[in-house]
Amino acid sequence: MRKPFQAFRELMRIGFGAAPRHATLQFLTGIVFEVSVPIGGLGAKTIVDAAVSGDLRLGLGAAVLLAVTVGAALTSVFYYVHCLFTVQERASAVAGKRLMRLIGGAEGLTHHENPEYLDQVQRIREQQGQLSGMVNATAGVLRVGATLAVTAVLLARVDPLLLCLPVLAGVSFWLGKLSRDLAVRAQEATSERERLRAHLFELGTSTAASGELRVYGLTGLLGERHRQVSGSVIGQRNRASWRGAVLQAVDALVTAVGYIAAITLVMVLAVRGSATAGDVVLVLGLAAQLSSTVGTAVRYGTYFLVVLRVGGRLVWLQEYVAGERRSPAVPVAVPATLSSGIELQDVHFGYPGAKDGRGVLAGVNLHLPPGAVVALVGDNGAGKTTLIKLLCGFYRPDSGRILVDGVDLADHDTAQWRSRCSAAFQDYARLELPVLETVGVGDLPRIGDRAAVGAAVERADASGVVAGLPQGLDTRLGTRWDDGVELSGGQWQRLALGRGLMRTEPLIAVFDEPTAALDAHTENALFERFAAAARAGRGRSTVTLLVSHRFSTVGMADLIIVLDDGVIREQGSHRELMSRGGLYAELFELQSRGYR
Ligand SMILES: Nc1ncnc2c1ncn2[C@@H]1O[C@H](COP(=O)(O)OP(=O)(O)OP(=O)(O)O)[C@@H](O)[C@H]1O
Repeated sequence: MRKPFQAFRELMRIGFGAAPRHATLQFLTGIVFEVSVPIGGLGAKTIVDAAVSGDLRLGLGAAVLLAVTVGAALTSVFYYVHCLFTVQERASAVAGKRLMRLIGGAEGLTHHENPEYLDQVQRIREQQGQLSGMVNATAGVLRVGATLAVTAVLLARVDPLLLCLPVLAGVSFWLGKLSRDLAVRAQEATSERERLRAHLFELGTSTAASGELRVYGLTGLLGERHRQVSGSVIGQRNRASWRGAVLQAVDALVTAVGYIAAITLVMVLAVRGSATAGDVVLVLGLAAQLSSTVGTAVRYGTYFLVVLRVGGRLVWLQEYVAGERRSPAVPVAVPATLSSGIELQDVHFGYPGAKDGRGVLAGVNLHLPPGAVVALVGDNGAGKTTLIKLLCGFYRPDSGRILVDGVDLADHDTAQWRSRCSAAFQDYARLELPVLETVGVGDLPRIGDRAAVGAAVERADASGVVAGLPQGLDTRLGTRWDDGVELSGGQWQRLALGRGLMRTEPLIAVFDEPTAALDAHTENALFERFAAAARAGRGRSTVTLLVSHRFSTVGMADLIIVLDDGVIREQGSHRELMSRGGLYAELFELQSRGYR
């Protein structure tokens, strides 16, 4: 019970917080608009009775009441619609911002291995539009409730037996709900296949895959799979629609029987003199209106439940992210510079969702001296990127410790630690912003600082890329924008590298194959520059970590770590490792033979 209430409160807060005046007005105008229908019926009844009894004053008074009611209904419906759109738009912006903050705001990356998290996020993304709908759903339910209450009172005044009509309306509501539930269940049961269908369509029409589609002749295969999946989705949804149609037919029958019975009853009462002609008009109007009110009630009732369910996911996500926060309540301040460096003590780590339960790092002991240029080498899957992710605080070791100047990394505030890291990854993000910001986000306080961005671009050897763009640093990237420009893979990577070089005084600078799209020569020259800059700035004590598969690049590092299947096999300088004649020397020889 707590969860649905929390979800309701959270979504109402979003709606009322985003547009308080409009949300309040939506509630009020909705009720005025809806209740005006039975009140109008009362006006019509009074006019008829006045006409029959020859009471002109009463008739005119009722006519004025009717006119005022119609006027109020027309005015309120206008404001209702205006408020509805305003609340939805503003609440949607607030909910979108909240979602972005929640999904991007978890401290680590552990949640990406949690299937429940992934499932909830996938669904909440699909139903994001509903997060702004709670004010509308609640206003709808309330106004329909108010109409039903007024209608019941008016009917009971004619004859209590007529209260059977609202009861039949309840049956009709239930049948309508069953029919809608069938449709919703079919939607949910086919949602994964629907995603597959969308994916197949996207694959078959996307520019990115067009080359491979043609070379491998995949268009026919994808088209056939798309047809099969579509057939199965449409088939299941159609079957649900047919069953729903049968329920709706039963519903129509029940409504018709109720309507006829009510009219017969009021006619009998009128003939016997216990009801007036106005009562007959009133019951005719109210009974006819009831089925449409019930239809509205079913729609809003179902909508309310759907929105509540999405709200439940939002609450789940909020609690998950809050529970994920791992920084200590009273964190130790991150040092301004490193004096003893970074030390890994018997670090073990396995990804939380790993199917085989295998660890990736198995007892890593390592000392990264301040100011050192350190290279990480090893086969694919050896654990290099994993080690870097641990150093950036994306994951915590399962056991063992990472010490920064003797203080456990877990005792620092994660955000503060990250503000002293800089990183460039092979899987860089293509941020489709003006170049100034694409690079500048690497150091948010200086995002618009042209001199700082220019210097980072220069350090990444990307000045040529920027010079070739029509508006230099102000060029917008990405062809989906009017004046946007597309870059090559290598050009994107150079800008990402520039981003990683924005922070000038990090404690740790990580370069995880950020130059894989560049040729070996260019990579070598770039890393030489980074190493020279790092050495020149030894006073700043930054630990520079490079990951590369190219031994020609790795050789100039002060310390080379050879990782193999999650353990450190060797470490030392290029000369030391070569003279040892171990794994490094063997791999180096193999690669240089390839170049001969
Ligand atoms: N997010 C993840 N979830 C589960 N397992 C993962 C995840 N990322 C990596 N792994 C596994 O961890 C192991 C080490 O991966 P890692 O990316 O650290 O290797 P690497 O040395 O950087 O490899 P490469 O040279 O190919 O980049 C691999 O077996 C990989 O399958």
